[in-house]
Amino acid sequence: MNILKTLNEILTVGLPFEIKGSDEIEISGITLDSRKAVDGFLFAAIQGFTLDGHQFIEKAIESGAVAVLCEKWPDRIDEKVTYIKVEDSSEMTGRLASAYYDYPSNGFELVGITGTNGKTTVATILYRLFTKLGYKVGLVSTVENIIAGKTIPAQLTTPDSVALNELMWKMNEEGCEYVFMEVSSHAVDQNRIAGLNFRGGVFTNISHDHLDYHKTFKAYISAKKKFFDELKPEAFALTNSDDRNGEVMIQNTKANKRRYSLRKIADYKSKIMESSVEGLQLEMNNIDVHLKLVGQFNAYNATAVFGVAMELDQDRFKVLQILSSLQSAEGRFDLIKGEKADVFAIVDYAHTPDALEKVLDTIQKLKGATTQIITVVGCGGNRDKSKRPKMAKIASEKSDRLILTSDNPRNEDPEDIIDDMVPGIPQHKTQKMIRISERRSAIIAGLSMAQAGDIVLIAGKGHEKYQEIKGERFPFDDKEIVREFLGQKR
Ligand SMILES: CC(=O)N[C@H]1[C@@H](OP(=O)(O)OP(=O)(O)OC[C@H]2O[C@@H](n3ccc(=O)[nH]c3=O)[C@H](O)[C@@H]2O)O[C@H](CO)[C@@H](O)[C@@H]1O[C@H](C)C(=O)N[C@@H](C)C(=O)N[C@H](CCC(=O)O)C(=O)O
Ligand SMILES: Nc1ncnc2c1ncn2[C@@H]1O[C@H](COP(=O)(O)OP(=O)(O)OP(=O)(O)O)[C@@H](O)[C@H]1O
Ligand SMILES: N[C@H](CCC[C@H](N)C(=O)O)C(=O)O
Ligand SMILES: [Mg+2]
Repeated sequence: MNILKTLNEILTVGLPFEIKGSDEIEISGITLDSRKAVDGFLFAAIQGFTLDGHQFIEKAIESGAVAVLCEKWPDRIDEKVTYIKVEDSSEMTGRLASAYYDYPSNGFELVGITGTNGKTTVATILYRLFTKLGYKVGLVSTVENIIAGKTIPAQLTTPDSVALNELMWKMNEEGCEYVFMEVSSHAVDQNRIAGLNFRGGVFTNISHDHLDYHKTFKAYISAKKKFFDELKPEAFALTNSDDRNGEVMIQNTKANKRRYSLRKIADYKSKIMESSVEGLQLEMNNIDVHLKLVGQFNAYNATAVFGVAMELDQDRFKVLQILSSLQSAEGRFDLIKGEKADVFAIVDYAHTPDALEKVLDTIQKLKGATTQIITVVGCGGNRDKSKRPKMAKIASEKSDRLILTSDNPRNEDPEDIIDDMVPGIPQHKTQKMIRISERRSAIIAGLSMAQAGDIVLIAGKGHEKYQEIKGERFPFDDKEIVREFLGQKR
């Protein structure tokens, strides 16, 4: 694909700018990384988290960039290059990327899902539901990006604005009618979604995570709220009104406010009639529905999905009929039981205190009287350290045995990460805990400890097929290890 556009064709995005050089030059691509700049590209210099993109302007030009977007004029001006100066280059990059790719989000109904937990689950179920309703659908998620059935591996939950608009351009080319995407707080903060045209937004919940990045819980809330503040009046803003911050999220939105709940009067209201390891029996807006999804948190996720489908004018009976046949996303309460083995393993992506609590509460409610819960969990390296003791506390209080291990250590020493977790464990629970930093050994130890009927929760990595150690991703799959072990036992 080689789209050619002149600068003046795409500079019409309504943001003020100053220009040095001709706006009639043609560009053949946009990048915010000088290492990806090639002949004919526009290089957007962005002040990042660790580096300042402005220091790579020369490098980008050497690689062939013909235009530069910046927030300050560089010391050396190259006569052959056009420079565009703006106040916020990351926001302008989003807008220019949208214009360059022909405003792809205008071509379909785009719904964004934000919240600490549940984004992947809600977006994935919406993707599957709308596909079964007969539409061509796109998905942008942590696990994978999908264009009408074709999967493209995902690197981030929400890609950068250029990658995102390119992905959406392809979705348009494939004729997608609906696109469901996760909107991470990082994405809002870094303007990765600037310029996108959302038909609606969903808020699932907010709890402790990413404080390494946002610093305070208030700043984390503000990042999520900004997504709703910027929705257009014709859009819908669907919030979880049982969440303490559910109303705050939609307080200043111009969009149509909608609410879902399990406890309060709401536009979309569910009541749990029965809950088991097989699924949920719900009354959703007074209609009975059986779901294959497990646990109260999935009653919330399913109600959000129902709400979105109704806002998008789908037939409620068809929606509920299909919803009742759908499984959760990969690595979300993924139950594995060997054919003859009598031990249950649950692989789950719980990597926040709230998710771990919800998953363990669900397991506690579903377990038999003599069932022991054995939890294997670690915390990611180079990520929010303050969640480490909290996760250890919850795991120790809600499990019978606890194995502390590694998640993705990244550039940290796995033993140091476990050291940060341990202080969260109350004194009287410490004898139930052991430390095995090598994750494979920890999983096998957990499964070996289990007696007939016990449940082993393996938390934190869910669908991930790698373990990231010192900048390298080594193949690693929690589910595969469990399957191998349960197979051996048979
Ligand atoms: C903390 C964070 O979000 N970092 C993102 C951010 O990087 P950064 O600000 O550190 O970039 P930087 O290294 O300071 O560089 C500044 C600028 O100079 C450019 N540069 C840099 C070097 C060079 O040689 N040439 C060059 O042009 C960079 O491309 C960048 O534009 O901007 C980069 C470009 O868009 C992202 O790739 C990068 O994501 C990193 C890889 C990451 O791990 N992000 C995670 C934390 C993340 O975004 N997670 C969220 C939420 C997950 C969830 O809860 O679901 C997600 O959406 O995935
Ligand atoms: N509605 C919910 N409320 C609380 N916990 C949830 C909810 N839905 C899922 N979870 C838990 O959180 C974990 C992550 O769920 P999911 O992947 O859907 O969230 P996410 O918001 O996409 O996470 P991430 O930001 O890391 O991509 C699940 O494995 C489950 O343990
Ligand atoms: N999107 C989340 C994923 C965390 C997954 C967990 N396995 C870890 O590595 O900490 C993040 O980047 O913080
Ligand atoms: Mg996700």
